[in-house]
Amino acid sequence: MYLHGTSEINANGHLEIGGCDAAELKAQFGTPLYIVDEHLVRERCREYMEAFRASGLKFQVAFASKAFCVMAMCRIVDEEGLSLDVVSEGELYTALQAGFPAERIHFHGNNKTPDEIAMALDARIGCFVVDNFTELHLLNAMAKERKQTVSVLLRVTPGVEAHTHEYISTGQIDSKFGFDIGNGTALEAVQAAADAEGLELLGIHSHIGSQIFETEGFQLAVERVAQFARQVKDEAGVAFQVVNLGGGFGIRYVEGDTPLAVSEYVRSITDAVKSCFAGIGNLLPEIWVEPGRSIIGEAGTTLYTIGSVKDIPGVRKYVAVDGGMTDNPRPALYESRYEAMVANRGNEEASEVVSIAGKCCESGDMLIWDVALPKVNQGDLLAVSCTGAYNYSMASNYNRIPRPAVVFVQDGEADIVVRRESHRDIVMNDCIPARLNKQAVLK
Ligand SMILES: Cc1ncc(COP(=O)(O)O)c(C=O)c1O
Ligand SMILES: N[C@@H](CCCC[NH3+])C(=O)O
Repeated sequence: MYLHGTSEINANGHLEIGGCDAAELKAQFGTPLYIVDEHLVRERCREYMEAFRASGLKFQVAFASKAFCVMAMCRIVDEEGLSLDVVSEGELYTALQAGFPAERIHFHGNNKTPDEIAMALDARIGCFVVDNFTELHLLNAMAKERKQTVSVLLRVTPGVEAHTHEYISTGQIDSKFGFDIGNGTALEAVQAAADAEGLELLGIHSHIGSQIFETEGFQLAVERVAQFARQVKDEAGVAFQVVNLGGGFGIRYVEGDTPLAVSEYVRSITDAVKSCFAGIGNLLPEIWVEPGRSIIGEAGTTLYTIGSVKDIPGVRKYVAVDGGMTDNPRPALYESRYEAMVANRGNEEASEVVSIAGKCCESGDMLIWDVALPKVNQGDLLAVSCTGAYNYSMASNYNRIPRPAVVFVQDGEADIVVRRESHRDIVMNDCIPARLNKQAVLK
């Protein structure tokens, strides 16, 4: 397993992250356990901020909280000076509860409900990223009723197909998100937003997909957006102050993944902006981005305890852990690949190829197909790397399995940031209607 950030094998042959021994973390917090390397998270935040500062452009880097939305993360993001992208009332609530400054919150989503909009208007968040005409009219009406003027970006689909899994690719024309540039809908939306009394149109937003390694897609998106900005200037007399290019910067999950350094992604975008926007009213827009995975993904490791082992001679050896698709649905959803190691025997050579199964009642509940490990026994610890993004945030209670705890580790200290869910937490919202309390009498 590739060791990201502060991860290393210590003198006991154990995986250690942020100076904390995996076996001790298990003893203290139990498994499955999400472990977050706080130092690495902060380092990634700083890489983004420094790369943008170096460009000389005005900018905002908003952490896409969908990747990992808990209050402690909102605090770190705030401390590092980033903004925050939320896509629901729940994410907005989490951010506000954490004391995140409302003016640096950007609200996304293709179906914001009136309640969600009201909550965000009450909080006076920084900006709405308007996704469609229904929202545009609803937001304008609600803002006018409250005598508020709301800053908005319009989300457009630039018609760029990112090279990634089709479920996480969003910039193509056939998408549920955004106004299409190609068929004229985006221009119509600009005119509608410019005419709307309750709205102040800051600019546009484009997001082409996720887990992208090449810079070409981003550069192409900048070109399309700049062409559109020119058209808008000429035909509607509107100049964009802000261009938000979304997130999507890839990370290294497994060998063969070839992400670029954060500074390279940023440079390719800022260079493209400088050259494509030159000449459009002499106005370089402010550039915003929304990285999620690339800030938190590599910083997360999930620690499991190995339980049953089923060897089918000549076919496959299944090694089951005490979690699975409930804490990491990505392999089942996107065929995502992960690396793993036996965390309590880090110096031992791999001696066999096994497949890691979860404990759900579902054949598709597999975490890793074919991984080389030393021979494992019941009670050994398995660490799966790169689980910081879209794991905790996409976890479920399938089979009524409680969600694991989350700890932040740094300089030998481990702090709980999400308590382990209990069975009681899960049944707490169940209700038994009074009629079911009576003995059923079968006639
Ligand atoms: C609009 C938008 N912004 C930002 C992100 C974050 O993407 P990533 O986690 O790949 O950086 C996403 C998710 O793909 C998104 O849909
Ligand atoms: N949830 C996806 C990516 C996020 C898509 C958001 N637009 C993943 O786990 O890879």
